[in-house]
Amino acid sequence: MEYETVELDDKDDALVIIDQTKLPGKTEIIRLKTAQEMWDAIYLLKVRGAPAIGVAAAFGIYLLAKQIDTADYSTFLAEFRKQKEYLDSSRPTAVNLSWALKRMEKIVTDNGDKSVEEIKRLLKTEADAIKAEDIRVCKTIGEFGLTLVKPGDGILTHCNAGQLATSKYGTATAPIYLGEERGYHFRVFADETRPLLQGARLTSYELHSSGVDVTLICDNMAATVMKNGWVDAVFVGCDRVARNGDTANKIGTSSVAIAANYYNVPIYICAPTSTIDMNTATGADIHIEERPAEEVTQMWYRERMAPEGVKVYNPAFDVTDHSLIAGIVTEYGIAREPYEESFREIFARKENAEYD
Ligand SMILES: CSC[C@@H](O)[C@@H](O)C(=O)COP(=O)(O)O
Repeated sequence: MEYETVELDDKDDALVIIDQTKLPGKTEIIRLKTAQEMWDAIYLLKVRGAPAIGVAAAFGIYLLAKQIDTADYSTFLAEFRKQKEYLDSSRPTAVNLSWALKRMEKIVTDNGDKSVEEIKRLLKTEADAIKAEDIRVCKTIGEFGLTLVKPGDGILTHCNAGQLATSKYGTATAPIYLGEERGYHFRVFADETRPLLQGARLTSYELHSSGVDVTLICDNMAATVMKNGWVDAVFVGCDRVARNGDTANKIGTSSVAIAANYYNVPIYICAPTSTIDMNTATGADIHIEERPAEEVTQMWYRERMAPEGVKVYNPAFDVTDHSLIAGIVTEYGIAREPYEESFREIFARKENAEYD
């Protein structure tokens, strides 16, 4: 892709993103400067996908911190926390948002002995590191994911866990992009992903423009392509993984997982360790965002598709039970049942790597 999903323009004090609600028809780059603009961009899905939201929030809070006009540490910290809470309230399910904001807050609280100017410089370094890590992490997830498939395989994916959802490579698409570079020539099926069509508008767009063999299907066709024997593996991203491996991802993922299990197709969740929330015990503890009815009844279509005033239920995510998941692919290896134990090993590997 020609543009980056999320960028910082430090000279112009702007968070620069592609407005993903306009894709694939129009590539519109927008510049966000105020807390309200950043909050709206996340809530309205102009920037979306768990890792991309985290990177946007890190750059966003840095820019908002830069605007705090005081040399007094306590005043700075109080205002920083206010802005952080505000950005954190934009979407509840993707843990990367609060993860990135907490990481930025730690820079402020760990450096209370430094000047406010110095803390602002450290915040910029941390936000840059969060983005650079995201790129490295996605690439490594791609390498591990690639060990689970073979050349020519059929891969099904749901929603968009691609480049547009991260800083580069994507998570669920990382094995596909790396495989493509190495001549694996996968056949990819992209679920359109109602109601907001991230699969149709974003995944099929980014894979098709990268030369990947991608076929767009409606969500209710996933079981059929599996029954036809066209799918060897399912790769999806996630917004939050609970300690027991239950996984929240875009609504419809659990139906894909149930069909995949029925047809003996393994489903793999691609999850940066930043998306694994060891403080959440099970999927029942994950807050599932509910969004406006209009997204179901009329958005993206010229005509209304449902009667005025009809009742609508519009949860943005669902939870796939850990028992349906064949493996959770992280940047420190592939976690398997029992997930809690496996995650502890993965986090220990991460800690050792950081220590080395
Ligand atoms: C690597 S992105 C992982 C998930 O965030 C993705 O699969 C997803 O569900 C995105 O939902 P969205 O509502 O478009 O932000």
